[in-house]
Amino acid sequence: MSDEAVKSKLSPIYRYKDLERHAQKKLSHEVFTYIQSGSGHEETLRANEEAFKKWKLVPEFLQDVSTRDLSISVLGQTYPSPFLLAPVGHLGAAHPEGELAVARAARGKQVPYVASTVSTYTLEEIADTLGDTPRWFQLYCSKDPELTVSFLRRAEKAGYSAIVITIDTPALGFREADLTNQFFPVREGYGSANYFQDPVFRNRLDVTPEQNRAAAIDELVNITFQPKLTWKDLAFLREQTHLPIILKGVLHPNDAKRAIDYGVDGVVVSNHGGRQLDGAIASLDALPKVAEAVNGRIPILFDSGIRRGPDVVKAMSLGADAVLIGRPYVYGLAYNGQAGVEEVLSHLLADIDTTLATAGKSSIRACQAPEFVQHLSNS
Ligand SMILES: Cc1cc2nc3c(=O)[nH]c(=O)nc-3n(C[C@H](O)[C@H](O)[C@H](O)COP(=O)(O)O)c2cc1C
Ligand SMILES: CCCCCCC(=O)C(=O)O
Repeated sequence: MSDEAVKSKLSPIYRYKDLERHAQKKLSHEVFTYIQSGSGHEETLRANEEAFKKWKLVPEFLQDVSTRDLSISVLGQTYPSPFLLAPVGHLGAAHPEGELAVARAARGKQVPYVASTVSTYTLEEIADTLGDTPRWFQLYCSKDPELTVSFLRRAEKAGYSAIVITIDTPALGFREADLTNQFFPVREGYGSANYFQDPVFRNRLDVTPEQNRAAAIDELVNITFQPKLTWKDLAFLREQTHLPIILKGVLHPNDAKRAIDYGVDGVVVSNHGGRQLDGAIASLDALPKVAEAVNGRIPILFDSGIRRGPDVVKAMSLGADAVLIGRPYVYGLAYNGQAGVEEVLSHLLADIDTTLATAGKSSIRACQAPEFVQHLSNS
């Protein structure tokens, strides 16, 4: 039987746990663990999903829900899907076609894609594959400001329409599972493309990455995170690009207020899927106070723990204008490449659509109402 025939015989996967299990079967122990795990004791990883169970939707019926609109508006753009694909690095570890397979799936469904700095393919290759699909670029501000500016210029040239600066990584989280496995994907060759192709990065090296790959990776690891980064550097970055800047990793309402003071265009309420500060507040629990602090002045995006349609709707009703998903699409990729990602996206879109119908809402925007959710402690 041909590969295509085998693929077409796979039964559809609806449950997140099944998706995770199928992905696990396809991956080495180290790669699966890298994707699935969180930092430390994984308190925050677990809290992210638990938080959704503490909020209950309160539907109102006898509304006309015969047509339902899933589109959202963020930063002056209308997107057909209320979720975006979160930046996830090293996707070549999950599937040989990595980010390109994800980009093809995103293009088919017109789901916006946020490309990671540490992608396996270059930001230009991802952009070419995405065609006219909306795309944002996630930036790790490195220790070398010239390299950071070079990434910005390349992203602008490749048609990315926003820059997502991840602020929750002054250092990589203490990831006990990866440390135990001694697994670091960039050392396996999965997240270096943007660096190795970059003239500024190449200039920092004594010999080219082609001549001494190990030394080039050491340099990448050494400079990727900048623990000295402060709000003042943000003012510099603001001057460097005309693109909207979105800060990813906001959990404290004070950071949301500072973001606005520094001219930032949006925030992502996120704890990096429980991979950074273990013991950090669940993303969903942080959302209401951030929304109160922002008070509609800039868009709020949300991620960490979204697994199904009602999760999307709960986050939107607590103040998000859009959400991002991480692990679900990565498992789809691992399990069945582009088709696996397409399957995950189709099922999530269908679940959101059904959630609207069964909640008496004709649009996702109508879900942005605090009275639509109730915390268990108030019931
Ligand atoms: C394997 C993996 C790699 C990630 N790489 C990045 C990255 O390169 N940049 C970034 O800002 N966030 C990264 N994240 C975090 C995601 O953008 C997102 O915040 C998180 O996955 C959301 O949680 P969820 O997986 O529960 O949906 C990564 C997450 C995973 C699972
Ligand atoms: C030096 C490269 C580190 C990449 C970290 C990618 C990431 O954010 C993750 O959560 O994993």
